[in-house]
Amino acid sequence: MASKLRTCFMCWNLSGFNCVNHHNGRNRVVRVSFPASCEMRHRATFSSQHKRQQIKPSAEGGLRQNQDEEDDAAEVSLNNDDSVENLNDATAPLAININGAEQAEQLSGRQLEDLLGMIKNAEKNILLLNEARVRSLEDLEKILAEKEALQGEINVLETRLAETDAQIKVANQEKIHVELLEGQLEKLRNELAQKESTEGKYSELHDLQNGGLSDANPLSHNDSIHSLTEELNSLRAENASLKNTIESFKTQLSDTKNNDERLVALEKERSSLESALKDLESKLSISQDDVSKISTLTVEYKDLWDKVENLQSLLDKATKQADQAVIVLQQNQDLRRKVDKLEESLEEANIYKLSSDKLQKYSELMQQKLKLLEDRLQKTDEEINSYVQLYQQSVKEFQDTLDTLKEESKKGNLEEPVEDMPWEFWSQLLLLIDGWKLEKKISVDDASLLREKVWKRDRRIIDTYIACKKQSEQEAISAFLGLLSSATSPGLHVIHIAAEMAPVAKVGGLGDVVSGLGKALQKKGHLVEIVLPKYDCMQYDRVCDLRALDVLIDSYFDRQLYKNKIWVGTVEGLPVYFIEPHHPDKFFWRGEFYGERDDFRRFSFFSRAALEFLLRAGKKPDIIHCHDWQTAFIAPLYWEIFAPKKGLNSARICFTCHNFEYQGTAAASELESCGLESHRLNRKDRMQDNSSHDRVNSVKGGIVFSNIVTTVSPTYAQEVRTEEGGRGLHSTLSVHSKKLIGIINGIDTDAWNPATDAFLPVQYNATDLQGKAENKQALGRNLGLSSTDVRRPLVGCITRLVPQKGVHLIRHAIYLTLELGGQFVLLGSSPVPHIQKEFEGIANHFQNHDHIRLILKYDESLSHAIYAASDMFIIPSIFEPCGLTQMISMRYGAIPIVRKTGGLNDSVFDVDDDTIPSQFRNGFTFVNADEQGLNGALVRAFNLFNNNPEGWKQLVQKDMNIDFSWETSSAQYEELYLKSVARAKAAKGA
Ligand SMILES: Nc1ncnc2c1ncn2[C@@H]1O[C@H](COP(=O)(O)OP(=O)(O)O)[C@@H](O)[C@H]1O
Repeated sequence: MASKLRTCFMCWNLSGFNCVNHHNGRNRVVRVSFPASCEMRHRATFSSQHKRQQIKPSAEGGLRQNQDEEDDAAEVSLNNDDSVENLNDATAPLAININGAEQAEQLSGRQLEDLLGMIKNAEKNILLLNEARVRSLEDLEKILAEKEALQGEINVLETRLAETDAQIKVANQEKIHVELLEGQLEKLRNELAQKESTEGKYSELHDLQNGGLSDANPLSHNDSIHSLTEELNSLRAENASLKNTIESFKTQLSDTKNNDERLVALEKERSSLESALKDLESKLSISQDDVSKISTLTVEYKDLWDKVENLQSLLDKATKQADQAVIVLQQNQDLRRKVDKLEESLEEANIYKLSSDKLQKYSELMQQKLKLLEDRLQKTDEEINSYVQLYQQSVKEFQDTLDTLKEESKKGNLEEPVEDMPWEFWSQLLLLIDGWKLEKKISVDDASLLREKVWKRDRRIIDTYIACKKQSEQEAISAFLGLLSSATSPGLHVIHIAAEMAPVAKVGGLGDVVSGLGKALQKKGHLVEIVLPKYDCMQYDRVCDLRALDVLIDSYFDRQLYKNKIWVGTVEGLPVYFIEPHHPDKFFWRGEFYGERDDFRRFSFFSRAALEFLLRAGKKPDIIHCHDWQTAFIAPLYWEIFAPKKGLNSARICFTCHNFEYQGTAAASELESCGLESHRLNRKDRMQDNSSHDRVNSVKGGIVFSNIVTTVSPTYAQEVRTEEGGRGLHSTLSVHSKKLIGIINGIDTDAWNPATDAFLPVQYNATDLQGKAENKQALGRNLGLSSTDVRRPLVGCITRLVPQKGVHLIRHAIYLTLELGGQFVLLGSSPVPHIQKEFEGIANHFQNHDHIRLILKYDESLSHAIYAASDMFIIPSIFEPCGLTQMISMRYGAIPIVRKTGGLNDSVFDVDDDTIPSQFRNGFTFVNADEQGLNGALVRAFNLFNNNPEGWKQLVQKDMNIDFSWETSSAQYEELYLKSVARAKAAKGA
């Protein structure tokens, strides 16, 4: 399907795909306007990067963001350009010039007013924010005081409650006592009643016998009953009063509960006020940023204003002169009228001249008068001329100044490369031009000239893009072709052909290197492109504007041609070509990147198809850079087939082996599938595997056939030349040692930056480590670890679980960390079934453990959270070509504990090693790949952490400040490329 131009420059020709990340960090080009259909989408991103969040008090007294003013600001910028355009066009007659200048003045004035208004608004807003902040702080203080008072009350109530409890207990005991006494009393009453009935008869008898002295006993009984009744009554009264007390305590208790509830409500209110305060503070800082931006703008506009004022004064002068000229002109006209009248009179007089002497005299008089008047007229004319000349001179000066300004701005625009458009923009342009070329809408030569312009980030390209955004594709193509004039290459054209690229298709460090090195070379001014297989399991959401080209590329395999669909898109601002083979084996539809039984066929097919694509696309790269065994086939394919037989011969081949453990070997006959001749290549000095003579070795082919061979650290470059390190290729590497070099990898410091990392709950940096502690708490909460002791060190480990990584030492480190009182988090997964099973066992064992967690999967966002949360990071590798995790961990303030091997030896230096200058010491290292070795380093790390918190903090800050960017390493690659290209040129010339 033919591509169609759309009206939005970012969505142009990209039908059917979502626009992601179009307008990141640097698209400050306010001259770009968006079509209405896309305006919302782009302007949202646009304005989020140019936040002029003006917070204004709303009618309701709250604070609101002034979106209207933000939009106005964008409009002002657009109008400004228009006004400059009007001034530049000042070639029209006088009136138009004056209007143009007035317009310029009005517009610039309006802009300045707008700006001043904006500044004032921002200042007002800051004041308002500050006031709100002060008020919130006061409120907060009040609430805290109230809270303290309430707490005091609660304490009093609690003491009283305790007393009440005690009294209730006593009362209960008293009650039991009363009940007991009541029981006894009842008993006594019964006994008394019995005695009274039995003794009644006897008493009479007894009275009779004792002469009335028998009433002594009844009296004592009555006394005791009386006293008991009294005691009972007093107890009853006491009981009643106790009940009252209990009631009152109950009321107090419920009051206390109410207070508790109030306290909770107040707590909630306090926390909401705190979050509102935080919100306000962040808005305040945004406003302050905006104010500083606005003041820069103000300075720029003041400059412009000065120029406009200059022009204005020139114009004023000219206008005054013009006014004077007009007055003189009017006087002149009056005189002319008078002269005309006099002439008429003269004529009349002439008629009577002859008849009258008087008339004669009159006539002479008239003549004199006329002469006088003519002289005056002459003078006036001269005066007018001089005024007109002066005026013309002023206009010329005005015009010249405008021309110079116009010229200067044009020069500035054309000569400087445009720095303020996002990489996506340029990459999409490259892909657009490639699409035209592959779809045969433009010639190969024109395409490469246009691509060079894009490569140079030529402003005219943007102007053309904008100018023809509403035109048809054909018109746009013509406009673009119109741009072609002289074009010189500003740098190298480098094409990486690889099996991985972070973050879309990443298994390990290879993916990070392809994008990190690619971006660094792009920044240095080189044209960098990437060719990848189109895997079904890629992270498609990380590809920007993915689309299929309307073209199929034939590629040879198994003695026939297969079609390949070419997809294009940008990843991390780099242009990427994805190859989708139409092969019945569905090579890249396996749900996996590697580990398939036919990997040798899959990647030899891809290598061949990638070169077919470069050939068909007419690319003439300076360097083709292939990586690891999967694309090492490129080197023999290029020098055996494509350069000598097909004319794809502009390039030098660079091969980087990221790990000599994986060499890609197969029966020699399998080489035939991709067109390489096994009888030519299955030779000791070519691709024959050093340990099996009927097999070929892809990495060996890469070494033998490439112009440059690199590996990923200087120490590893030494190690691979030993029998053990080279995994059988040491002899080959010795033969080709002149082209072998070890360059340590960098890391992508934009993607790995704790100060901006969007995966982290809290961002932080070396000077503010509070955020790191918060990340540690957050990870602990997420993984369900105990958080009782925040000073417990957290040891992290993120790795592929393969023997190379020292899995037995990782396992040992888990138990040792537990013994030493730390916490351990492991993120990893294994392609080796028995290792995966073993770690699943450990993970299950510690499933709900307070201090250990194993997460056995690949998880990019969790990896960021672990780097940020860890205090220490363990890498006990048996061998490590470079390793990225030690650099990433240091950038996130997690101190590495590593075995001294390969790239770890080149990047981690022991804090206790006196042979290393102290400024380079940054971690803990051990030499022997055994438990004792690891113990020594881990115990030393725990000691420093526990016993010297200040020393530990300084180490963390030092590590976070180390520069692990690609800057230095990409410069080394650049130098290698340039030397190789120069040698090739010299050889051609000789
Ligand atoms: N399970 C995982 N989840 C997320 N990222 C991982 C995982 N395992 C490894 N990584 C990442 O892969 C990269 C490993 O690179 P490196 O240290 O060079 O080792 P290798 O390339 O040998 O795997 C790092 O970016 C690391 O964060």
